[in-house]
Amino acid sequence: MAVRGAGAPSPTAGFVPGWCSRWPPAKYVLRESDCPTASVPATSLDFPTVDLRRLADTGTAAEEEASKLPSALHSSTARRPRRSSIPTSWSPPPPPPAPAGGGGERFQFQPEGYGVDRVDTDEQVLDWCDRLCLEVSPPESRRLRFWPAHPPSLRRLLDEFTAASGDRVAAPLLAAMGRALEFPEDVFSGRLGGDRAATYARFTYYPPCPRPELVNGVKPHTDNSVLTVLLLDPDVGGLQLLSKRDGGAGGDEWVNVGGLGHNLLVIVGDEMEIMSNGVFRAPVHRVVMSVKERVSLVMFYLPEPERNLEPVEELVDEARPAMYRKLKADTFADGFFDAFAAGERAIDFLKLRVVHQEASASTS
Ligand SMILES: O=C(O)CCC(=O)C(=O)O
Ligand SMILES: [Fe+2]
Repeated sequence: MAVRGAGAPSPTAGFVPGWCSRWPPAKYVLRESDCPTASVPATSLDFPTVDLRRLADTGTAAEEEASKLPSALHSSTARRPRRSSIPTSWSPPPPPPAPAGGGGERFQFQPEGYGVDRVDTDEQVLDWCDRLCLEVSPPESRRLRFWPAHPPSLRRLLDEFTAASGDRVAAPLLAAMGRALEFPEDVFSGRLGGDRAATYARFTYYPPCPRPELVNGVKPHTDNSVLTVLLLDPDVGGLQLLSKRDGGAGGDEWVNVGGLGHNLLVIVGDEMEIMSNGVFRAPVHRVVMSVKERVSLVMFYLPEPERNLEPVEELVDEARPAMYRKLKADTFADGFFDAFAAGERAIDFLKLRVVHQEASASTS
């Protein structure tokens, strides 16, 4: 049944010393080919660190910081179509299959509160984590029944962190990304719905795992966000990005994200990939487990749910046609959960990519 956490054991609940030290519960055990160790051994990636105070400055200091942005956002290659092309026809994707065990009716997935993965099928392999997800902005959208009463300082601290991360990290970065493309700085932020734009906070607890090589902390995915701001455990690594080896010539490889200390990591989400018409790409990432426990706090910045999500017109012209189709942000969010449960990228699951044929080929 597609209700958050229904029928799904949680790794914390299942972690019984003695019993679990022999084997993780079968619901979490990956097929051999999907085990993190079955992929190329992960190397580490050096991240450029952007100083947000300098970025918010004027003049050369800000320009120097802004020049680090594309690589800092894992999108060093702006892959724009080079020749004039025309879109092929598109039929809307079929509705996703009804969840297993349901009577055919669709469930509205509620991402907030404590829980684990949404479970759609008996075969679905679960991620080795427990989460607490809360919509923190806009304030009138907060569903306080999901906010834990303990510790009592949580609400104040989350308020402070929400304000700081939004005003001092996400907003200046969005502005700098607009400027980096030589557009007005509100080219992206101006389309998110102003005060109605949504922010979700997700706390994830990864319990220690007796056989970390057999499970995913979080399966490979891209984020349902414009930008994601991550506060990671400074002592326990595990986050990996899928990166192009040798500038794309050598295929993909998993690289470790490490050495951030108390710096925040910012990554681009699917919605920025769509809005920027593929100039900024959402990186595929995952969390691999270790025998140590780990925590993270991740802030997802999204448009107002009623907004249309589409490439901004400044980045679309005949030489660079729209690479993604328009849809409402909340339709994308619903599709995202369907895609996540199926282990697919929402952009592909929802068939949002426009396949362009070269104009020269079609006119010859
Ligand atoms: O915990 C982490 O390091 C990353 C979690 C993540 O990718 C997510 O919540 O989308
Ligand atoms: Fe993520």
